[in-house]
Amino acid sequence: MDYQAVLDQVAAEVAPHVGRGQVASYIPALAAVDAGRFGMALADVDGTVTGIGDWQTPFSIQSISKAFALALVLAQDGESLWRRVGREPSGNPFNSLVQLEYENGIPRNPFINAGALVVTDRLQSLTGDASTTMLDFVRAQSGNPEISFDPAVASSESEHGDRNAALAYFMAAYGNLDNPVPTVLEHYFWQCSIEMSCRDLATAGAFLARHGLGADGSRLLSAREAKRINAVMLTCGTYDAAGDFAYRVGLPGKSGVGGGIVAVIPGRCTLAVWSPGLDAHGNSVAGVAALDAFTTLTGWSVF
Ligand SMILES: NC(=O)CC[C@H](N)C(=O)O
Repeated sequence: MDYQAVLDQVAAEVAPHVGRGQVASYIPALAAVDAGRFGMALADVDGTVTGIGDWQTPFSIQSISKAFALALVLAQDGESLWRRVGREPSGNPFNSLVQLEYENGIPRNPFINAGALVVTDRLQSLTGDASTTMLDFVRAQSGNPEISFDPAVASSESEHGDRNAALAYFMAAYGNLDNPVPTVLEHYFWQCSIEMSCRDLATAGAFLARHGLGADGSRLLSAREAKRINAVMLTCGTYDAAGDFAYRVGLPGKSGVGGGIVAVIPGRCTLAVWSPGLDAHGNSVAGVAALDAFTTLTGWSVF
């Protein structure tokens, strides 16, 4: 397949959607980003990367970090993680508190904020430095040692992090965090602040298309674990819009409020798209449109 020609066509189809939606403003440092940006990259399982638009511009990965955190914990812990976090869609916004009380402090899934805080807590217990572990991981998988945290975004999140703090303290009250709440929050905010381009994200996420094999051919996850992460991405990766994302795109995907989305076509490639204008659920308007156009043009969805 001529990837460049396909991506060019996707960009042409998506152009009217670029700039639509709202840039996330509840984290003030994110509000300064230009809504008119658009980039997309495709990393083939053989390592070839193709891109269009702003595909080499770093942006805040935000909740896309939740997919890397889950992979890092599952690789070490296996199934025992699921005693502390579920794997069902929540049907609620990503930062919602309501289910936690009547579900005894066990978050619905690892891709809403509450669930990701539990995963970060576990990663912190396993490694002693959850956020640096993630940074090292994405640098190694993407082959880009320049990837770094954005301290301005991390501190902006921390200053406006009352909601995440509420989630974390509430789960701590149920005994579902092992580390002190401030430690868990700090590593969570730093993970979310990692800046990566579409090129970096597509290559760093390629192990999910390679059934768990890392960039150097070593095994990061069993094929079964990779299958499971992709399944949870399909059902929960775009929060309370996961049903609509499956309907339109038909791929496992993980979004972030920085406007990025990573989507996986198992056995073929990983896609990363970025455009900062978000819909009401916190997913990139042009990003979802681009992935919809891509799977429609290629016929490459899991359905
Ligand atoms: N959906 C997201 O990308 C949310 C991540 C963001 N850092 C938060 O905790 O609110």
